[in-house]
Amino acid sequence: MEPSPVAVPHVLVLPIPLQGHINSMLKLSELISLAGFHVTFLNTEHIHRLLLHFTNVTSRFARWPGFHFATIPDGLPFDHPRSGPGLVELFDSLKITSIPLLREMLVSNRWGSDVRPPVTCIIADGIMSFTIDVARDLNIPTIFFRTVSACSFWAYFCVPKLIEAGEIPFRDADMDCPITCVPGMENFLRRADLPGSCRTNNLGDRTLQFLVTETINTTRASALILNTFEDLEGPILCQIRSHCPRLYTIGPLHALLKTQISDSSPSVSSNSLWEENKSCIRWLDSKPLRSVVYVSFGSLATMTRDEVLEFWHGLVNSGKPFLWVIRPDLLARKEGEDQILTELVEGTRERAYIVEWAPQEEVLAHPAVGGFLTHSGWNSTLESIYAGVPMICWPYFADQQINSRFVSEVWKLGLDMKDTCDRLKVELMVKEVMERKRDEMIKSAENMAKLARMSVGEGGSSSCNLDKLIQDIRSMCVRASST
Ligand SMILES: O=c1ccn([C@@H]2O[C@H](COP(=O)(O)OP(=O)(O)O[C@H]3O[C@H](CO)[C@@H](O)[C@H](O)[C@H]3O)[C@@H](O)[C@H]2O)c(=O)[nH]1
Ligand SMILES: C[C@H]1CC[C@@H]2C(C(=O)O)=CO[C@@H](O)[C@@H]21
Repeated sequence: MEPSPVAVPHVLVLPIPLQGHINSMLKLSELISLAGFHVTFLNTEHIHRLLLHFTNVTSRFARWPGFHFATIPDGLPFDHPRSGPGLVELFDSLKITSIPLLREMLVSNRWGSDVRPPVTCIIADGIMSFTIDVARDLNIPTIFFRTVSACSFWAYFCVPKLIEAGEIPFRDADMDCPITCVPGMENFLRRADLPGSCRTNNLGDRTLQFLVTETINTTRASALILNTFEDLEGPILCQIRSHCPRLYTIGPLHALLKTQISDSSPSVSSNSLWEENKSCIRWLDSKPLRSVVYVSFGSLATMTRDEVLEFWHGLVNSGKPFLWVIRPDLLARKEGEDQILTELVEGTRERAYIVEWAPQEEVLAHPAVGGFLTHSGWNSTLESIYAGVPMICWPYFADQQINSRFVSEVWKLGLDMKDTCDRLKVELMVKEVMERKRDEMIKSAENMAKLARMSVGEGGSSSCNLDKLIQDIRSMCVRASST
């Protein structure tokens, strides 16, 4: 039988309700909308409220006639802290509240209408494998978008092998001990570099179990999307492809979007869940070329008062001007600590600029920025790579521990200060990146930035892979209409 005429695909996008994930999922959604597809982006009510408040998503996405936001509750009160230890409660609540609702909405064709076909494909966050079971009953293919690096994905994938070989749990406290059972990483991976959740004596640990199971479940998805590029993680991608052959690398996604949509400058394309304080750009304008250290630990990391102070003193003692993002919930607050921070800020007004949230892509692209003290979240890492800014890495959890190892040992794009937080070390590393090793760091950062630009340019690997992904989604639509 001839397949029915090609209908326009309808993609349901399911992000994990966290800043780093929403950001890249929205960028992917814009790219898919550009192909003329119907897209339903399912937000939790909490995230949607923040997006409406702090960004121009409504007007920005209005230019895509096929794009719609939909919402679903996450089951938590609005003021629940959804970062740090509060994350586990978020995941538990999503499971109880949102999954059954999603099933119900799909079964009742909630997002289809006279002018919108039923959902023909789901793009779900790669740690939402329950989607596959929900979708399979309805004959809808599911593509996973895992928003982390290929190297961290591959390390999670190899955890069963590491357990079998006795490399996890660690037998003693030596965190420098080499890890030998992750193919492709034999020469540089240490215990300290494995994803944070591997640091447990309990193999039944919920987080470890969850992340490993979700990673292995990726083999059940129709395809896998990663926000990376072939020149950055080629050898690791090769390993992953032997298990997940339909793998689309389309990163750096923020840059690919910019090349495809010419008016998508950072200032108009924010997906921030906090208010961006743009005054820091004026402050940067007053600083010399590559003189400023930009400091940000992403959207989820929390710090103790002592850690904040060590970073503060280290930065001040380095003698370099710095721009620091101190989110309102960065510090696990106790009485009197706000006051201490205010005093610190007052004491160094000349050289330090503090904001609660920055327009990060714009900051990294600013000529005054010479180094990035980062938690090594994957979006920040890619944004830094694309901007050609060397990094000082202080990983907090999850994929960040392995990202920072790749930054320092494999790509030579910065230094890794993981597991230490001491003012002398901070000062030393800042001076290394900004002075002593400045030229070699800038050289390798510029080389990698060039490769990143090529990958998203015409004929580049990420650009071509996006075209293939679009074709794949189209063909799923033909299959759906012919069954
Ligand atoms: O002041 C700021 C600080 C950050 N950002 C943006 O926020 C995003 C932060 O993402 P990321 O660097 O990935 O950090 P997290 O928010 O911590 O991201 C979570 O999600 C990532 C993707 O899955 C993981 O790699 C991280 O480990 C995980 O913590 C980036 O796009 C930044 O540009 C801003 O716009 N302004
Ligand atoms: C809540 C975090 C645990 C792991 C998730 C993740 C992933 O491996 O996909 C990366 O960073 C976080 O945002 C998620």
